Amino acid sequence: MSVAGAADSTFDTVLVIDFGAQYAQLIARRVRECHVYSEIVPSTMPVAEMLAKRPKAIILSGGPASIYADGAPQVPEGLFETGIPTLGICYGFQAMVRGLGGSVERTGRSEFGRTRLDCATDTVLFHTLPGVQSVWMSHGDSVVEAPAGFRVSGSTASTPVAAMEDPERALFGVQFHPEVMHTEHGQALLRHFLYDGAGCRPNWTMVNIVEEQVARVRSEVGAKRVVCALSGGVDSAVAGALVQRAIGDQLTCVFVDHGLLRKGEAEQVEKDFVAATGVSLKVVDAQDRFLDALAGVSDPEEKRKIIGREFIRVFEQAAREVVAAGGAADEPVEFLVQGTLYPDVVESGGGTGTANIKSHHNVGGLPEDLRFTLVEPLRELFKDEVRRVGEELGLPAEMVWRQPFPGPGLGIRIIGSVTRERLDILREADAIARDELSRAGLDRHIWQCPVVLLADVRSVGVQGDGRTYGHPVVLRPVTSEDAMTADWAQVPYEVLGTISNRITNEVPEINRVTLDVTSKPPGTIEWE
Ligand SMILES: Nc1ncnc2c1ncn2[C@@H]1O[C@H](COP(=O)(O)OP(=O)(O)OP(=O)(O)O)[C@@H](O)[C@H]1O
Ligand SMILES: O=c1[nH]c(=O)c2[nH+]cn([C@@H]3O[C@H](COP(=O)(O)O)[C@@H](O)[C@H]3O)c2[nH]1
Ligand SMILES: NC(=O)CC[C@H](N)C(=O)O
Ligand SMILES: [Mg+2]
Repeated sequence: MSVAGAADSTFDTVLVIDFGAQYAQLIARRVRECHVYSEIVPSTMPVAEMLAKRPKAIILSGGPASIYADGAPQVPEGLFETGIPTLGICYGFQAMVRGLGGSVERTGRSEFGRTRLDCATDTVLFHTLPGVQSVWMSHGDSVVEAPAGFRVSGSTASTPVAAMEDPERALFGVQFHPEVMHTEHGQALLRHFLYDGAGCRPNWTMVNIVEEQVARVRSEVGAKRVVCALSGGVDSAVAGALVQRAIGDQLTCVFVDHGLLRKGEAEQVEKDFVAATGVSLKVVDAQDRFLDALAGVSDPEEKRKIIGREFIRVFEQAAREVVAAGGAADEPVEFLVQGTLYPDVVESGGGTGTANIKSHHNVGGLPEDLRFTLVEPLRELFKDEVRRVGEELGLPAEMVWRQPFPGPGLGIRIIGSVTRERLDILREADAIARDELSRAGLDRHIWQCPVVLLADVRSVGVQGDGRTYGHPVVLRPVTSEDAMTADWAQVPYEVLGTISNRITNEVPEINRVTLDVTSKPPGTIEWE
């Protein structure tokens, strides 16, 4: 999100200074949940540039380095002299301590995961909260001495200085991670810092995101034509609706039927999205193209790269047709809208120093010769935030609350190479699982339930007194808040029983149904 204009507007800005954290985006998102605008900046940004953004408060993130190591990132020169209220988290806490004359050491007493914190409740950060609480830790270094002027306000069995504050200077620090869901009172602590410690006003909402992005798209695109990659999923529906609000009929949406879709999907997009928005939609049948390109390929990353590339080739062709339809003298379409979200970016290795887990087709799977300028108004948001933006834009609830379905579709749910026959088998099994989960009223409880076909595995069965040698499928129902982490969903046994029965009865090639009971981490949601 751009912060252009934020300095003059009526909402406050909080800068999250990123030291290479796993959770920098999560911190920014938690701040937004407190209705305060937040933006991430690298720790190498000079203080003058930060000041130009007129931050009302600053949060120093965690990070993988040891603060006393050679070359470890430090707090930008002069930051503490600005008088801006600041909260240090984990590495950021250690950096604050070191920058102000306290000391940090490797004490040999690491803490990872759930930890008991004893805290003083007559403090800014912990007032109204219990004096003993459960917090999430992840550190090897510890503060052994707080800088002069600070009151130590929290400790654990292994870390005597686990929280500190100096309300006079509006400086605060915690060793644990208030931004993660597992820290019991993390969100309350952030609120206390923002409202009480830093005087931020809780007046920033999804309306601001919509207004800001609409203005940004307008100024970026001008009077030019734009195509939007529309899947019928939540993210592209919201991105498309947002861009439509900005530029109206300069927009054409393109839906690609790549042959990797679920049952009924193509029809649904044509019907629902056009009805809700009145947008102009182009449907491209590209089944042969994708299936030919995928023939014989079983490596997941290779599949993803092929799918990412073919998507773009289809959008290029569609864009040429849009131009041709508008008159031969028209210039080529420069902009492509995608419903990319932050988790797509971070898993593709696009965060600051983060690992590539899998190349999402719309980020890491894009071809190198991409000529479109991407317009991705949701790129820094998480799914549940996008849903709220969708509601704000007036999209129907069924659309906003749909379960996610990955762009590479059933192609990454066939373990082995992708063929038409295998797709047909999986499509049937998937439709049954979806049908029964909906019937059981579990759609909102479950984040999504991939059905995975183990196409290169066969097992022996007995059906109708005869031997079968069929394929297993795996049910992977998960619960999640934002797809960054997930847990296996505890679907009632009766529902699982019905799904298993129906799949083995109705899909002749499948003679075994199994259940995946792995959280993320260590598993990811999709198998490839
Ligand atoms: N079949 C498709 N046709 C056109 N664009 C697609 C298609 N599938 C995916 N995309 C593009 O890729 C982006 C990423 O896909 P992704 O599945 O993450 O998002 P989504 O489908 O919009 O939402 P959801 O996560 O709810 O499924 C989409 O937002 C869309 O821009
Ligand atoms: O559009 C997409 N393109 C992709 O390449 C892709 N890979 C995974 N997903 C979806 O992202 C979420 C997290 O999935 P994983 O735990 O498998 O990484 C889950 O919701 C997945 O369905 C994708 N969506
Ligand atoms: N999560 C963090 O920020 C860790 C900080 C530092 N690398 C430590 O181990 O203590
Ligand atoms: Mg999708």
